[in-house]
Amino acid sequence: MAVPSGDQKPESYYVGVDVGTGSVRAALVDQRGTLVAFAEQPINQWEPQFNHHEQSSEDIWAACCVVTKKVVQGIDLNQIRGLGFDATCSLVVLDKQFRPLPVNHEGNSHQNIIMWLDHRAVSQVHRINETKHSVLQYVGGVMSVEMQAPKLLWLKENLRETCWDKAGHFFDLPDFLSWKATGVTARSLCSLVCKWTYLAEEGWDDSFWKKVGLEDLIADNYSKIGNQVLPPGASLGNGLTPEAAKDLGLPAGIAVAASLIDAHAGGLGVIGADVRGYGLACEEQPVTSRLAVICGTSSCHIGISKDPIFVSGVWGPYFSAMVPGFWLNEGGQSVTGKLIDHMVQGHAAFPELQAKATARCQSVYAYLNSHLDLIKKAQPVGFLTVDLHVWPDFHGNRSPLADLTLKGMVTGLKLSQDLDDLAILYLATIQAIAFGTRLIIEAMEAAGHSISTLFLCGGLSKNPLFVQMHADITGMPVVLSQEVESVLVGAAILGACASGDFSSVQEAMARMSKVGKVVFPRHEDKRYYDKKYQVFLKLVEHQKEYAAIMKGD
Ligand SMILES: Nc1ncnc2c1ncn2[C@@H]1O[C@H](COP(=O)(O)OP(=O)(O)O)[C@@H](O)[C@H]1O
Ligand SMILES: O=C(CO)[C@H](O)[C@H](O)COP(=O)(O)O
Repeated sequence: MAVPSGDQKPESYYVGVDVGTGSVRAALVDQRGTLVAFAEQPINQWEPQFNHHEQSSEDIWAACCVVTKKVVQGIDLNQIRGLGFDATCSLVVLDKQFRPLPVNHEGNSHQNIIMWLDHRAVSQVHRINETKHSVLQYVGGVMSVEMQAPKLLWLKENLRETCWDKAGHFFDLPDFLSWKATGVTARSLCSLVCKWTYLAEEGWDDSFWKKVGLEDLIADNYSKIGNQVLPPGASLGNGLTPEAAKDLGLPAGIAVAASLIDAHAGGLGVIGADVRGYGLACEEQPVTSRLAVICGTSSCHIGISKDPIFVSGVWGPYFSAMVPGFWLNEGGQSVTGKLIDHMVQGHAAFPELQAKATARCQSVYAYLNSHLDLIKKAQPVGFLTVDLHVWPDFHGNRSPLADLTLKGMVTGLKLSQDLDDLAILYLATIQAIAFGTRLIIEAMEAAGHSISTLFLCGGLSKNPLFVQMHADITGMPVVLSQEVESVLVGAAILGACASGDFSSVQEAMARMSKVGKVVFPRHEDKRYYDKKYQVFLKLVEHQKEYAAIMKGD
């Protein structure tokens, strides 16, 4: 591996660690943003009750150690210059001695993380929103149940003795990881601004915490939730501690960066690429014309702007939370990859699909895509769903309707349960997710964004059908990065910035993110998708009517 010859300067590497919902990934990345090594390890999730989702910070750290050790095997450790973490925005709870505390009635302290998709704090978020406090204008006007304040209030109201009174530290998962690596409790501006109501310029607002009944967090200058805040990519303390270095198999003292939420790392990994030569409109436009869409368990739609843009139902505007000096808005769909998996795995023909995909050594998605190609005959594949329509909010609507009471809908069901039926339902689900993206883009544009190009990454961007449907349904070209694991490139960019090898995040982005492929929309299918979009909008309108009927006398 990478042995320099003669007086050639040895290559510098950065390690990126990405903690997603379902697994932890690590990569060894060079200065050009190329992944030299990659490793992945699944992580546990518990659902002790419906809508309660928990994880373990000890499990997650152990998985970080396994994958990091794997990616640096056989390399000269002196070439590693920096380490960056990103993670889902889940809430980690530790006591005053930094030991895990239970976030459940069972008192199981191993499960000390309330995951981002946990919807236990519905009553709490409702009361928080009723305050109409001014900080709410910076989260799209309505706080999401997936943010941290409602979860903290739930812990205070439900687990006072076993958790709340004993708690010494509440971390966003990305900040827990940087603390574990360095011993520094400083929080990233990204996590605090995006999920905790911290404002980049004004800091914490005491009146918010008092109004929502969490005034105890103000004590000791907010020591439990963070009183030192650093921009993503800033170098933390004295770098990697000897203990963490041993755990991770890295040299002690290497630079460790202030972290990012996973979606924002994806944004950093894709949005700055040089697009010259691909015939894209955004080549002549500012970077603000690019929308990063990070599609994993959930999808996040990140657009940046020079000035703050207030988009109702779309999170933000957040200042400097991803690219320094820029505001950002983040639209999202709470379940996308998880919804596709739910639809596919819950279908009667799933065992047959699994058997056939395994026999061909294919993923179930690749098998379904080729099956759709077979049954579509001469028509475009998307036309197979002319009478099958899906509303995708099986876990509520994050953006732009910001309504967690919304549910999923399917119309056009038949008595068949065969593989054709499963494949077409899978296609309709993918299309519904793409229509959701179109709705988010329209809301962002109506508020002042001007978007011309999508930059997709995350697990779902490996699915060519998902990518083509996003292009066709939004009418915009989709850029895919050279590195499929662009979220890890984002994490490595953080490590590179912390090492001092680049003078700014912008410089690292421009050098390390690269275009791989561009997928253009099939404009000839536009009329069909416009009609399906009309049906899509009717579905939610009708759902609201049904709810109103049932509420009436
Ligand atoms: N090879 C693949 N082809 C198509 N879809 C995939 C593939 N791998 C993963 N996915 C989809 O991506 C989702 C997971 O994406 P990922 O980015 O790994 O999630 P997370 O970061 O939330 O753990 C899965 O739910 C699945 O639907
Ligand atoms: O809220 C989010 C970002 O702000 C993400 O949805 C959350 O972090 C989960 O990410 P993923 O779907 O990649 O696991």
